[in-house]
Amino acid sequence: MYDRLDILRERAKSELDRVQLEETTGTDQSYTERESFTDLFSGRFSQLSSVERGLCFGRIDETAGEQFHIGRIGLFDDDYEPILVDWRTPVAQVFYSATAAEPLGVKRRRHIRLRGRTVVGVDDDLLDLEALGDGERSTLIGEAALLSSLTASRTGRMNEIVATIQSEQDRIIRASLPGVLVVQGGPGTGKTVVALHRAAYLLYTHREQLGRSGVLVVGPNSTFLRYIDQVLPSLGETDVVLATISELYPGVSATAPESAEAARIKGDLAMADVLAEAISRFRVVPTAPIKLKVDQHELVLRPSAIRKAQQSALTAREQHNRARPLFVRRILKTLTNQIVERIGRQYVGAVDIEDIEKELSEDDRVLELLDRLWPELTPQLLISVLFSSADRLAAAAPQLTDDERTAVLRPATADWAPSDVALLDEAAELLGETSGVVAGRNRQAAEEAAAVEANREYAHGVIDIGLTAERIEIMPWEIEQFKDLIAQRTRLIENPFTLAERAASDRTWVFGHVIVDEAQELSAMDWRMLMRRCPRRSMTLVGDIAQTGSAAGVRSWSDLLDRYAPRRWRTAELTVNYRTPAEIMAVAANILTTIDPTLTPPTSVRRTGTEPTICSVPTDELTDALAAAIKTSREAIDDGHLAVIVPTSRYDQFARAIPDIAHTHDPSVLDADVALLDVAQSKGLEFDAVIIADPTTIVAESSRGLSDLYVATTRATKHLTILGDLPDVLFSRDYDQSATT
Ligand SMILES: Nc1ncnc2c1ncn2[C@@H]1O[C@H](COP(=O)(O)OP(=O)(O)OP(=O)(O)O)[C@@H](O)[C@H]1O
Repeated sequence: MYDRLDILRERAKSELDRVQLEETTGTDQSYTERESFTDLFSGRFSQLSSVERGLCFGRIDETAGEQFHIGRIGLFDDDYEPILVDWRTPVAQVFYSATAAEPLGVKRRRHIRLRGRTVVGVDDDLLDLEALGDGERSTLIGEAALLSSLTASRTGRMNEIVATIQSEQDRIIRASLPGVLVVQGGPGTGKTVVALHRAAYLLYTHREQLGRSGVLVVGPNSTFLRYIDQVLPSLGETDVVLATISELYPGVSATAPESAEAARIKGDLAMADVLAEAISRFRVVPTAPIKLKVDQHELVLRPSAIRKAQQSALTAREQHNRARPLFVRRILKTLTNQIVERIGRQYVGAVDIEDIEKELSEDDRVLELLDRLWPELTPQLLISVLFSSADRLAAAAPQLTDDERTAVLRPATADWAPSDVALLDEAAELLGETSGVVAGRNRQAAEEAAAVEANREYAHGVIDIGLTAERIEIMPWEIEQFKDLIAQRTRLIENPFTLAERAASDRTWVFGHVIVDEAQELSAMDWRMLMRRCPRRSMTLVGDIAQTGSAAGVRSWSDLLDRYAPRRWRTAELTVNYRTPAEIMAVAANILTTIDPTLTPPTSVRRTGTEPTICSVPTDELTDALAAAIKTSREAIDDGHLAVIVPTSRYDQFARAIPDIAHTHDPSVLDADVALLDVAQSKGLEFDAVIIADPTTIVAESSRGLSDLYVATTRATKHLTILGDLPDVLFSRDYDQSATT
C-alpha cells in the first residue's frame, strides 16, 4: 500500500514539476492555466501526503472468504483492483458495526497498528465463535487499539479516531442526511469527535449536494474551535465552515462580555417581537398636519395620508427597508398632486408630472421629512439605538420588568456581545437591505456575471486540454476525482474565494448540513438564527443537557425541535465515556445526581488506579497549594497537558497569583503545557490532568453552577485535583474517600 502511495505521490509530484517548468505562451490565460494545474497537482500531492500516518488500520475477513483492508483513503492497483478501501464507503461499514452477537458475515476483524510504515501490532476480534459467552460478546471494538489511543498523552488538539470508531458511534456517523439528529451523551462519550467524523462521512457520501452548499460546524468558543480544527483536514475535508455563534453575523465580531442575566433576556424568543415592535415605532405618523414649502408651493401632508401610505407600503412588502421606496413613492405622488392642482391640471402634461416628482424626490426638505417619517435602518443602528434608549426599550418591550430592562441597557457605542448576533440577524430579516446595499449588490452582480462569462470559455478550454489532449497522465478510476478537482478549480477561477470563505461571508447562505456542538448552550434566539441557515433541517445537534451552563440554554430537545422540525427529528444516545477514568467519574456522578437524580452518568471505559485528590484549603493558602499541585500533577503526566480551571469571576485574580502559567482567553492557550482556563473556556476540551481551584465559587457564581463544576470535573483523562473551599456536593459522596487528604 505504501508502495502504491509512493507511486501516486511521485506521479503527482512529477506532474507538478512538469507543469511548473513548462514554457507558457506568455498570455495571461496561459499563466492562469499553469496556476490552475499547479493547484490541482499540489492539492492531490498534499492529500496523498496527509494520509501517511496510519494509512491502513484494519482488515476484514469475511466468512465467505473475501478479505479487504480498510484505510484513510481508497487505493487501487493498475488493474483497478482495490488495495485499500476508504473507511467511509458502505463496504467498510462492517468494520465498525460487526459484533460477536451480530457478525454481519465477518469472520475476523483485525486492527493493525503502525509505527511509521512498520506494523507493530495486530488485534483480532474473532466474531464467529459459537463458544463466546454473553459477557465476552459485548466487548469493545479493537480494545487494545482503543485503550492505547485513550491513554496516550494529550496534545492540545483533538485527533481523528477512524481506526477505533465504536459501533454505537458508527451508527450516528452514518445516519442518513435528512432531518435533525440529536446526539445526547454524557461527558467524554465522543459527541464532538463523532460529529466531526459525521461531517467527513456526509461530505464523502453526498459530495454532489454538500459540495455546493457546504457544512457549518458551530462550536462553543474559539478555543474549542482551535482544539478541533485539525480533525477534518486530517480526514481530507476542508470545505467546512467552523464558527462560534459570535461569528455568524458577517462583519461583526461579538466578543464583549455581558452578564448572564442580559444574555438570558436577549436570548429569549420574545426578543423577535420586541425587535418588530421597535422597528414599527420608527415609522412615525404625526398627530398634526405637516406643512412644507417647496419652491413657491405651500404643501400639506395630513396624518391620514401618511398612515395610508404606510399601510399600503407594508401590505406589499413586509420588510421595513424594502417597503420604504413604496411609501416614498406614495408620499411623492401626494405632494406632486398638490402641486399639479395648484398649477391647474389642464396645464400639465405627463412629462411635466414626472419632472415635478423627480424634483421633489431630490429636494432636501422633502428628503429630510421622509427620513423622519420612515428612516432607513441598518441592523447595527437599530440594535444599538434600541438598547441604549430606555424610552425606546420601554415602548418596544413592555413585557420586561424594570430590572430586566436595566440589565440589557448599555451605551450606544458598546462593543457587540455574543447574544447580539442573533438579534442583528433577526433585525436583518425584519429590515431587509437598505437601498445602498441593494444598489451595490446589483452592481457587483453585473460585474461578476461579466467575469463569469469571460472565464467560462477559458475554463472549458482548460478541461478540454487537460482531459482530451492527454496532457496529464490519468488512470480511468481517477477520472471522477480529477473532474472534481478541475471543477473545483474552475469554480475558483470564476470566484476567487473558496466555498467556506463565501459561505462564511454571506449572512443569507443556506448550508446543506449544520452540526452544532455543545448544542445545549444555544439560546432560543440563536436557534432561530441557525434554523434560517438550514431551511432543509438537515442537522446534527450534539449536546448534554446536564452540562448546560448558560441560563438561556436548552432545557429540553423536544421543546426546541417540535417547533422547528416537527416529526423530522430523532435522538441517538452515547453511553460510554472514553475520556474520564472511573475514579474521576465517581466524583462527577455525585455532582450529576445532585443536579438531577434521574440522570445516569456514562460508563467509563477504563480505570487508572489513581483516585482524585480533593482537598479543603483555606483561601490564604490556596496559591501555595496550587503551585504544589501543579508540580505534582506535571510529574505524574510527564510531557502531557495540564489545565487549571478557576471560577470566571476570579480568573484575573488567579492569573496574577500564578503568573508563570499561560493565561489568556486566546485559543493559543492550548499550546501551553499548563493553561489557566475559566469554566466556560474549558467546555468540550480535555487534558491529561486538571486542577480545579475554588469549586465553591464555581457553584455559586451562576444559576447553573453545579453543571459548570460537572463540566470541569470531567475534563481530565488521567489526574484530577480539587482545591479550595469545598461545596457540600464534594463531601456527600459515596466514592472512595481513602485518597482524599
Ligand atoms: N472510538 C473512539 N476511539 C478513540 N478515542 C475516542 C473514541 N471515542 C471517543 N474518543 C475520545 O474520547 C475523548 C472524548 O471525546 P469527545 O470530546 O468527542 O467527547 P464529548 O462527548 O464531546 O465530551 P464533552 O461533552 O465532555 O465535551 C476524545 O479524546 C476522543 O478522541
